[in-house]
Amino acid sequence: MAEAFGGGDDGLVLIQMVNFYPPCPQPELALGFAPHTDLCALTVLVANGVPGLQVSMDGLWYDVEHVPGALIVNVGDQIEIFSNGRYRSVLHRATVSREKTRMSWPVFVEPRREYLVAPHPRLVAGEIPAKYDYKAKTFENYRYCRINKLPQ
Ligand SMILES: O=C(O)CCC(=O)C(=O)O
Ligand SMILES: [Fe+2]
Repeated sequence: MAEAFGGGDDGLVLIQMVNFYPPCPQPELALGFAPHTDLCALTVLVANGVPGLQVSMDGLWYDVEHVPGALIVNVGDQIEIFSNGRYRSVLHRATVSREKTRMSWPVFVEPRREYLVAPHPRLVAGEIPAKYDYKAKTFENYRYCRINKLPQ
C-alpha cells in the first residue's frame, strides 16, 4: 500500500484521533458524528464497546456490531479513487447514547501530502474509463477542499 500511494517506507502517514461522545438525554435528536466518508485511504478504528457506529447501505443505516478485541477497518476516499471505484468509501456516522460515554480511536492511513489523487493507470482500462479526474490535485489540496466544504 505504501508503494501504491507514493512509494518507499515513508509513503504513508498515520494520524491518530480520539473521539469523545458524552451521554445525551435525547439521543434521537443528536448525532455524535454527522454522515461522512473518511478522506484518507483506510481507517483502522477501535471503540470502547458502547454502540454508536453505523454504516449506510442502500439508503439505510446499519449498526456496526462491537466485537471485543476486533479492529474496524473502513475503506476511505483515496482507495475508492485509486481503485477507480472498485472499492467504495463507506458512508458512516456515529450516534450517541442516553446513559453512557462512548469513545473511539481511529487511525487514519493517509498518502503523503504531495500524492496526486487519481486512479491507478492500470485500473483505468479501455472499457472502464477513469471515474475520477481531479486534474493533478494533491492530497493536501483534496483535504483542504473537504475540510472547508469546497468542491473538489
Ligand atoms: O466514532 C466512531 O465510531 C466513528 C468516528 C469517525 O467516523 C471518524 O472519526 O471519522
Ligand atoms: Fe469517519
